[in-house]
Amino acid sequence: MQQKWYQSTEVEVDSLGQSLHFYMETIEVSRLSALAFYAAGEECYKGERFYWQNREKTMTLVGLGHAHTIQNNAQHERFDAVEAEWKNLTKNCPKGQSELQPILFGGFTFDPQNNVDGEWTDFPEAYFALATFQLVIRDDKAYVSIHLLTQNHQAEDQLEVLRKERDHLIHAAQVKEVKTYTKPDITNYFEPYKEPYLASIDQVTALIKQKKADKVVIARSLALQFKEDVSAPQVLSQIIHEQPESYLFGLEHKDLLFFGASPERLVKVEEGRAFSSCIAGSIKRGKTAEEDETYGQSLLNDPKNSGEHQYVVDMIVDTFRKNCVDMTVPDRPRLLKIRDIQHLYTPVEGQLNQNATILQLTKSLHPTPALGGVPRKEALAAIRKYEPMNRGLYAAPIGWLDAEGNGEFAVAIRSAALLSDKAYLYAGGGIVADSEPQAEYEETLVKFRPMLRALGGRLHE
Ligand SMILES: C=C(O[C@@H]1C=C(C(=O)O)C=C[C@H]1O)C(=O)O
Ligand SMILES: [Mg+2]
Repeated sequence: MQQKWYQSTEVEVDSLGQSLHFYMETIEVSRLSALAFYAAGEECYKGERFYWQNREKTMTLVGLGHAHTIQNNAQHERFDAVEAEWKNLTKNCPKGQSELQPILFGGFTFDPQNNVDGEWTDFPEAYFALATFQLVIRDDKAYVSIHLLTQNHQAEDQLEVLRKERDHLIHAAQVKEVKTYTKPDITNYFEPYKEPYLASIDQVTALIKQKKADKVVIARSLALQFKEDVSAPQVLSQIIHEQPESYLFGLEHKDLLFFGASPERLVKVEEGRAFSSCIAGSIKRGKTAEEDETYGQSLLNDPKNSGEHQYVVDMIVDTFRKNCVDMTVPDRPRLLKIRDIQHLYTPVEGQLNQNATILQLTKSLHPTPALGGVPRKEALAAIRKYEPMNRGLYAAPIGWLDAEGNGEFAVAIRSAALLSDKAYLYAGGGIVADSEPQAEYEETLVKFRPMLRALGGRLHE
């Protein structure tokens, strides 16, 4: 195996009164498919894996096994608690080259106050992992790191076992690279809350007309039953091939895989510069270039969709003003076209203030009016009242951060939870005073499409 040593470090960590040793070792690997590496962990690391690729496809991340997890069920403190624990764990880590950094990957659920039982019952409100085996692919270079946290200050034997396992995983990935996956077979398809959903749109528009809120994002789910168990690599391979313009993510927790292909950035921090995106307002793609252009123009000129969009811009710009200097925001939205849908899109960026961090920004931004509403408190109360489900990680922040404060979180829309032979897909839309139930219902059908296609289904295409 062609590999180049990069770095091997041992640092002391004080965790919950315990003194730990944090061992990190990184090698550069010549050629590796991220999905094949993920799939190589099928037997030993199922339930403890993650996959991430940014929209630009300049960074791919895979984690196999848990060297350490940071999780909690706190209502208000969950962002701060994750931040404090990660800072403590990494405070002695050497700074420098980004591909050598230990990475924390995970997500915060949409609403820790939601206690509706279902597929998310077991899932922590904040769930993050430092992988035992971390693959980072940047600029076509692949790096595999081993992470080990132990009380043992002579961990050479443990490390040797992990090195053998790492080499085995890399080898398996290089051999398996050509594998192709079939789509799952769906045996049953149902929309559990179609009628309550349609009714809720009328109830929410009534609320908005009474000036009790300006905008509320209402979502619903679609349930699928498969002929047999569906594997994580099987569905990830579909979205990798079908959704190249989106963030791609997969996060496993026990028997659940949450995965998706989202166009929406919540926040990215790179060397002190922060980026976000306002994405709200939607229309389908046209069947011809002319029809697509006509739809796009009508979206740009539509007052209902512009209203939905502006709430998001106002809130994100306001949050950036409090945390950044030197901001840039275009005056008018442009179109963001992805395979099934086009959106109104306004990018926002700025220079982060000294004390602002990616997790503090995530905490302030979530949920933006693209997924919650305006005012936030009233919108969340309406969601709790009218949505009979638990969103779990749907519409919530998912992503990574390193030890130096860089990182990126996407908004986990166009997503689904897979549990063995069942899947739940999620989609919603921004409800404003002039929303109509049937049109909103159809907008959710379009938003279900990416996950439905990946899972072997079709909807009015
Ligand atoms: C809520 C979703 O998407 C959000 C709502 C949109 C809208 O209502 O126009 C558009 C993009 C997203 O901000 C979803 O995809 O489930
Ligand atoms: Mg909409």
